[in-house]
Amino acid sequence: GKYTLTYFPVRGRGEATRMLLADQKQEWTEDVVTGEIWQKGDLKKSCVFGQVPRFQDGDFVLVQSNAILRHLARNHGLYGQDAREATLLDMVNDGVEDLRVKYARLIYQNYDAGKAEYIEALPAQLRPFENLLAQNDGGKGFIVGKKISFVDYNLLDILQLHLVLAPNCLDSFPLLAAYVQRLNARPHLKTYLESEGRKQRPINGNGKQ
Ligand SMILES: N[C@@H](CCC(=O)N[C@@H](CS(=O)(=O)O)C(=O)NCC(=O)O)C(=O)O
Repeated sequence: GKYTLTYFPVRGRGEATRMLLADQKQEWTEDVVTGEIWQKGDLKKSCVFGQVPRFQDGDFVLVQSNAILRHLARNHGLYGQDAREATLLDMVNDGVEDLRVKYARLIYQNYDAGKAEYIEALPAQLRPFENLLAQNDGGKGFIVGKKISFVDYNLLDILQLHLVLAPNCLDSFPLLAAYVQRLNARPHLKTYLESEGRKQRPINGNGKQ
């Protein structure tokens, strides 16, 4: 097929793309990068910034997880209804990215010593997303505008990750809790979430979650 995702066998920075593709009824090939393959060095040298995920759309090859999401958003009508919504989506996606970086730092650099403190500080990190939902049609739909966008898949991923890290983290955020349930129940996404591919993939590369 036309789409190939080259990445480690983890959710990580590939999962929002996987959920977008699944929900949009798109097929893709998983080009699984094992540690052994990565250590060889050839693939790393071939990537613009020496990192994965890498995405191939036919003969078009790109890296950077957020650029991959935006590329798919442009091509599948997932970038809002107008320029203003597109700008708001960029703003919110940058907020998701900020939280993802903090999460990755905890997981890969400070898990045992930092987990309790991270979870204690988590409500303040999630509150902005609850507020954004509250300001958009009472929070009954998507994070921006009236249709699903690439940011919904990225935000859903980071919320799913935090529900594993801290199962009660959405207890004081009813709109976010309902948002996760609602998106998880979307038929094509639900099928993916129940798939072996999804269930077999560890969340992160070091066994911590
Ligand atoms: N900004 C990049 C970061 C990519 C990145 O950090 N990739 C890591 C793996 S992960 O953090 O996404 O899990 C990597 O290739 N690490 C291997 C290496 O740097 O040699 C993106 O968003 O795609």
